[in-house]
Amino acid sequence: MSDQPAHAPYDALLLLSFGGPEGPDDVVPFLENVTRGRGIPRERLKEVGQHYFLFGGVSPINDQNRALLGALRKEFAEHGTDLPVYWGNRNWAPYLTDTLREIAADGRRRVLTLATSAYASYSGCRQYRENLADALAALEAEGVTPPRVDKLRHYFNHPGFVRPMADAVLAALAELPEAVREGAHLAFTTHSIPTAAADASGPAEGHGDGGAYVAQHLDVARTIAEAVREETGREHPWRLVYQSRSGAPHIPWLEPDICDHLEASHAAGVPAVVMVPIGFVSDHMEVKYDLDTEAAAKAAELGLPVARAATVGADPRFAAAVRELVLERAATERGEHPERCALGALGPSHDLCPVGCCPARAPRPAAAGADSPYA
Ligand SMILES: CC1=C(CCC(=O)O)c2cc3nc(cc4[nH]c(cc5[nH]c(cc1n2)c(C)c5CCC(=O)O)c(CCC(=O)O)c4C)C(CCC(=O)O)=C3C
Ligand SMILES: [Fe+2]
Repeated sequence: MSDQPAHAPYDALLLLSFGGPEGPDDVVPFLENVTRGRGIPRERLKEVGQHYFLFGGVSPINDQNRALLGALRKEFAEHGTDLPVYWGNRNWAPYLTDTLREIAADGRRRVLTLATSAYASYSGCRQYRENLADALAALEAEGVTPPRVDKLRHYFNHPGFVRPMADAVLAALAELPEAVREGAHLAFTTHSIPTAAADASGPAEGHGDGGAYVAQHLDVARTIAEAVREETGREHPWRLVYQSRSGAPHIPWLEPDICDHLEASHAAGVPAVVMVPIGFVSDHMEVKYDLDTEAAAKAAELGLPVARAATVGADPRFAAAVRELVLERAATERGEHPERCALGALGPSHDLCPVGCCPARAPRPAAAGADSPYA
């Protein structure tokens, strides 16, 4: 027996998230950070700014990350996992570069990253890896020796992510008026992305149109729908739909949009719909505005009863899953062959994104993958 902790060789966990404004004065600079060099139409930016102002200029995402940090620290403490948890964002304070500088100053050398995005795709994976590479380069430019950084595998199909979502669907069904509950359909929603980005999301081989991004969401949706059927004894017809489209109108993005889907469902005589935001780890702005405000208004206009399932957020089962994933990856890095838990048909995702996984149009260095310029 060695006296290494179960999380060795890692000495830090980094919660890496999107970031969001914390007051009205933050909204415009935040949107500038998000959209730098991305060619998003001005009109769309004004509109998204309004979504934030409607909520006092405060994104819910930061408090949700604070809650998740708390849940992770509690989970680690309860199991004697003596691994410090840090938090850094891509687009707002605490900024990733500042957090990595602090990690280095604390003498941490081997960092495992938990990104608040559970699926493959450029926006959901490689872009986070590019931001890690940028932050590591910034530290090197300051003369700081950066720590080595890895990233946890995609956790969309981990039971600690799927089971809380299935329970959330059951809770949402229970919110519907009894007369329409049995006939309710499930609309699993995720962020729309350009179809080209979906097709290339990877590794794309072995998946049909929509690449790994769509395949992973379909797999989770099927698993959750099946868990709900087992619990209720009823088949609730389901479909994967999309939300929060941006970008220029002539570029194709994944469809149908949730609002169009609600309209079509109503026209087809569907009595009620449960919206299930499987694409999001917590109830952030896309959920609060695009579903709870916009789609809910559309449903009210149609007279279609809807309910919205909660996201995983800081559920203790998700925190436990993160601890499990950390210990799993640590064991793998030590050359062991741990059990790798996954539900559904796709099996556990890769630990290391292969070369060229989820490519961007303009290639840039990305850390924590097989094509990382960092060891
Ligand atoms: C796949 C995906 C996720 C899920 C994975 C993940 O969680 O990372 C996600 C999350 C988020 N997206 C967020 C906010 C925004 N996303 C934007 C723009 C875009 N998102 C895209 C994709 C995704 N986005 C894409 C393809 C664009 C177009 C431009 C580009 O290619 O970059 C814009 C610009 C305005 C607009 O175009 O809407 C904003 C403000 C917030 C914060 C919310 C809050 O404050 O609570 C979160 C968590
Ligand atoms: Fe986004």
